[in-house]
Amino acid sequence: MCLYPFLYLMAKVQEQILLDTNRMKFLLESLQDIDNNLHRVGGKLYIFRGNPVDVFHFISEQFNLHKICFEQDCEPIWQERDNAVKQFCLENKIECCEKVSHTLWDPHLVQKTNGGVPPLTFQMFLHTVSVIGPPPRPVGDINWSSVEFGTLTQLSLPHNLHMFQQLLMPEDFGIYPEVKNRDRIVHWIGGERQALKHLKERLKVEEDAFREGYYLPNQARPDLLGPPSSQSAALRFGCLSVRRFYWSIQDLFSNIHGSSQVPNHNITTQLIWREFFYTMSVGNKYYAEMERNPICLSIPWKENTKGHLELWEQGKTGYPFVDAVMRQLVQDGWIHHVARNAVACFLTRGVLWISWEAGLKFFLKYLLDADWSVCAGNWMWVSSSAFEQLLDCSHCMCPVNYGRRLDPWGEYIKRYIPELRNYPVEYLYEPWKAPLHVQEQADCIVGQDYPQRIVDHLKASEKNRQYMEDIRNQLMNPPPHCCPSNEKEARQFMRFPDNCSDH
Ligand SMILES: Cc1cc2nc3c(=O)[nH]c(=O)nc-3n(C[C@H](O)[C@H](O)[C@H](O)COP(=O)(O)OP(=O)(O)OC[C@H]3O[C@@H](n4cnc5c(N)ncnc54)[C@H](O)[C@@H]3O)c2cc1C
Repeated sequence: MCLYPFLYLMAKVQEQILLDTNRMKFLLESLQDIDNNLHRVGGKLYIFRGNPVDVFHFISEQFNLHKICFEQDCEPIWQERDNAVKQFCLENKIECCEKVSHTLWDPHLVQKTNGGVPPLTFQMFLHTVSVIGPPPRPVGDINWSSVEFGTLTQLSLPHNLHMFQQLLMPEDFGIYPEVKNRDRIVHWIGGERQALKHLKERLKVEEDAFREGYYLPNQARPDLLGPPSSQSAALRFGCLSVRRFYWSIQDLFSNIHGSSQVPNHNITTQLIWREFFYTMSVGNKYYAEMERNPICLSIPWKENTKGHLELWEQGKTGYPFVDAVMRQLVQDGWIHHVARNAVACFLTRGVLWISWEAGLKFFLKYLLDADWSVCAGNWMWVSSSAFEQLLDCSHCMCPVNYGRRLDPWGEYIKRYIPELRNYPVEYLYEPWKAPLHVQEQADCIVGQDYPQRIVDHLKASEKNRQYMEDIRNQLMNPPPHCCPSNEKEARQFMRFPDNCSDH
């Protein structure tokens, strides 16, 4: 077999999704890691920039190209790109091999099994995949001894293509650090080697939890300050196989608690949510929009006339927990699920009543793990656009109490908002309440060194609760939408403890 690993970066850098430096760096580190691994076995990664069909056309002119392999990208926004490559293969009698490996199950098969429509609730999804059966196990490592590499001689490229010869930087793609980007506090490093190292550490955490008698440790005990252990960016960029992650946890559980014939979905629920959102977006190119999206409720969100959206983006709302999260997002590129919930709720139905589409756009640019369908699905959920009584405003997150609960000593806030580092913890979550002498002592005057809060969250959330109730009453026949199956599921998703409401 002769193998030329080509990668068309263009695919991930389409104009509709802007990337910031952190995310691009993660992607480039991942490519560098592939190149390093290939070097060890006598190969090399070639990276071209250009329209994929032009790239393959050029390659097929240079070599006898007889097979193109790629991973299925089930999201509708990539269909046009992939269909063009498939058509090119057909016209040029090139074998085209598309594998499903980014998801546990083939989302198209899930829809087909569910009668040709997306399973609209998580329970329906679980039922459908149980009919299909457990996801395939990951394939083993490649036996490199059977691979024969070809050599690329000097190429003369057409003007519409570019081939990169060396280690790439975000600047090579016109992506520069933004002024507001301070030095990263948490360094996420892209690549399979790093992902496998994290997986080992993560499995240890899972094992400890299983032995102590609980599961979903990341959900049960959210850690905002610990070292990076999330797998989401690695999954997003294909550095870690989702099947390996899934089966490692399932096998670990079976080893500890005795083997079971069927996988226990409770211990890998989050991975199933990922599947659910991917499947929901199949065939719906308006999935990330409100108006044209058939599964999304049209909510009359407020126009951003007061500049609140920009203040939210810059971490200047005057609510320290919200601001710390937003600053971490821009600085590091990753925030914990509970933190995502907090800022998403604050922007939308919780406090500011601004459309989730604006929040999604910002997340897609800055999150390392940004996934079009997963991110949009979560935004619809949190904002109640996947309309559901259980997710109404009585379950909104209070930007004060929620922060106090998750960060009781204020270490997280102080890490990302240095202006507040001398604030006594008593006033840290609502600094506007601190008497002037406390503010002076802490060297941070509210309204001068740290912003005044932009709204009164209690008044705003009360108004929003009323808006939401009115909308619910008007909608006698809500459209089909992704929604929780019951209250327990909603609480698990939002990671609320069983008996808690923040307001
Ligand atoms: C508004 C909002 C936007 C989000 N955008 C994204 C996104 O673009 N990409 C993304 O991967 N996750 C997104 N999430 C889901 C979740 O926050 C992250 O997957 C999670 O924080 C990753 O951390 P972890 O790897 O430690 O998660 P764990 O709890 O360890 O979960 C393991 C894996 O399951 C998947 N997962 C976990 N929670 C969810 C969820 N709610 N929905 C779908 N998949 C999930 C992720 O791939 C994750 O790596 C979003 C959540 C919210 C509330």
